[in-house]
Amino acid sequence: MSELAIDIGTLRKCYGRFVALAGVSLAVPKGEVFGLLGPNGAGKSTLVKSLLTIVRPTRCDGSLLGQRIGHRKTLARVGYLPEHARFPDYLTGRQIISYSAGLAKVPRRVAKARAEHLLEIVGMAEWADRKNGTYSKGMRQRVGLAQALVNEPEIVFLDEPTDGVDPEGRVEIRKLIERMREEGRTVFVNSHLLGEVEQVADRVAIMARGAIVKQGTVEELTHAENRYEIKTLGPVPVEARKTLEEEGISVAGDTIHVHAEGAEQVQPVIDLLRGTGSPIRQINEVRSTLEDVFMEAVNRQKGEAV
Ligand SMILES: Nc1ncnc2c1ncn2[C@@H]1O[C@H](COP(=O)(O)OP(=O)(O)OP(=O)(O)O)[C@@H](O)[C@H]1O
Repeated sequence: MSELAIDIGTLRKCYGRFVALAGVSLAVPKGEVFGLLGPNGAGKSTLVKSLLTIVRPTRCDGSLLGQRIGHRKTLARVGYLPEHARFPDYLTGRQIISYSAGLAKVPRRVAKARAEHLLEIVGMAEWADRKNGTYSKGMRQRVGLAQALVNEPEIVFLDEPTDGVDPEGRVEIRKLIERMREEGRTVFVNSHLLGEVEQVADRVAIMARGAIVKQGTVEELTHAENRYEIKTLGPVPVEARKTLEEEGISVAGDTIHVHAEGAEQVQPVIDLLRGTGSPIRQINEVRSTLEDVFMEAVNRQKGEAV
């Protein structure tokens, strides 16, 4: 297995008597984009805050970048965009980044050029000298992303990075995440936006009520259902339809649903359609979407909790 950026055996966090994380275990390989999904209140932010010791975990066996959780020097190798990050309204975008660079002990001689570069890549160069108070929510989020990268972190935690950002801005943030991966950084993204995570993450975990209920690569989770959908140009001819239905294959208008272990089992259906001169418009392997997997996992967890 590749080296792990995060390797947690057990992580438990209680706020008083309330159990926010009920013994989570998690493995995130270095250099990957990891998406943590879950409904509101699932415990996603608490998990990140516990790893960064912003809140004190009740119990935590594990490591971050090869060091125990809470190791101070390791935290200097980490970037973080908190959920609902707010910076002072009287500072400009450039000043926020310079201030963050100071906190992260970035040497002055490199801080200026780095701030310039970060403002450029998050698309804020044009507004760098306007005050934060005049920024839209999406602009604030971009500055937040830039400050999370100011120490050139090996791993960056982004808690709901596209919150309040318009569709165009979301695409840009996705590209930025891809760029971070190309630069060799590990990116940990908390989100409830399934489609977005599906597009960018190598690996995902689904969380519900303080527990991880599924984790794996997007490919593993959205497994093929052994179902194929064949669409013809116009309705399936009556003769072909009769033959297919006799074989137990269902037909609805121009769509044929075939249950098959592999693509080769679909060939006889294609041959049959060719024989009737019925042109095929589309053949799709039916896969579950991340949304299907998410809904099923979260609902099962709800059912078990009742
Ligand atoms: N400081 C706190 N004190 C008490 N309870 C808390 C505290 N912080 C969070 N919680 C509770 O812990 C649970 C998990 O919250 P958390 O913010 O981690 O969820 P989340 O998955 O990030 O949700 P969201 O998507 O809404 O941000 C919630 O029930 C929340 O009310």
